[in-house]
Amino acid sequence: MTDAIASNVVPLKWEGDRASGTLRMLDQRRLPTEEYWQTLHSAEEVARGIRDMVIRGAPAIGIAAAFGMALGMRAFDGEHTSRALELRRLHDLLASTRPTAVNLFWALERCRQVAERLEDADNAALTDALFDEAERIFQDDRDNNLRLGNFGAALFEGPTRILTHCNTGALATGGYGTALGVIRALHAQGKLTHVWVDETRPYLQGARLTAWECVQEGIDATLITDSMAAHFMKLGQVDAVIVGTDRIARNGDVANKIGTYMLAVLCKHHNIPFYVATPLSTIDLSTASGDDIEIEQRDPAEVSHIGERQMAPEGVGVAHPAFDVTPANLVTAIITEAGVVHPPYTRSLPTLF
Ligand SMILES: CSC[C@H]1O[C@H](OP(=O)(O)O)[C@H](O)[C@@H]1O
Repeated sequence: MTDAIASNVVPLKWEGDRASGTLRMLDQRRLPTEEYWQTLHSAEEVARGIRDMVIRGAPAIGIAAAFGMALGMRAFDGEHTSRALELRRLHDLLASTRPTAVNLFWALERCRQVAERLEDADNAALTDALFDEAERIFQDDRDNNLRLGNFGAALFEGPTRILTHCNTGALATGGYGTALGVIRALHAQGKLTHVWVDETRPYLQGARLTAWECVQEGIDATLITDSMAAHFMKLGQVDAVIVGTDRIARNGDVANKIGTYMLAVLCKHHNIPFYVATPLSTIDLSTASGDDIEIEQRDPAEVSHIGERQMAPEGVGVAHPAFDVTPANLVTAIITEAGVVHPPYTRSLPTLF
């Protein structure tokens, strides 16, 4: 039995009371043809859901990890190990799932600080506080996206045609979205003419998820292959590119889905603005530059196969970096819930906090 999804899409939800309730995750691997909600009972199941991309998108991953910490603490009985060692185990279990999106580590640090503040509280009180923190991270992200959406929409005077990459919508966040949040705001304000949706090989977040969100919301969108972006820019049919991010370094370098750097170079060539939409939680001032961001290498089968269908011969080498880094000098502006900043980012990013 699958639940009907309300128009205000979210990637996960808590069901029941905190003592026995469960986390429900929309299995994004099955979209757009099947809306199936997984039921998760433990930190281990949450970790698997993140690693297997049942849930994906930097903010959504952070929210899921925070609920994973709360579920893990709920299960802790103190019989076989100390609370401190169990909290460290849970942290490391969830932190090992995916390396690039800083929100995962940002959310786990928020949970660590809760546990530190409640060092002398009993397990039940700590569990409750971790659930509070997970719900706060969830709601804050949604609220932030509404604000950043409006800041982004204000960059555009009239009707505009946006090209976007991957999925940065409600499915990747606590709701509403980052780059797709700006697109939603433009749509709501009557300033959106059209959206070009990059399919985003190999995982097809654009074709499967962004296109699905646009259809759900009645946003006029055209699905294109990643290799078509240059063609439509050359025809003068793209007014701006807006993408999300998984980590922005202190100098403004942007780690995002593979193929983003290619778009930024194309924008430079065609003199098209290249915007990055992000919550502050994805800006990592502790990382100096893009050179210091670990790029996740995923299973080659995600490239050599489409679903179960093998598209490449056995024996051929396969590369699968899941992200790339766009240098700050190709980024026109960074849109956040605290406002829009422009280069030099080493100076402008710290003003947001
Ligand atoms: C709003 S963050 C979305 C961000 O996450 C995606 O990566 P993945 O689908 O592998 O989790 C992609 O980089 C998006 O820009």
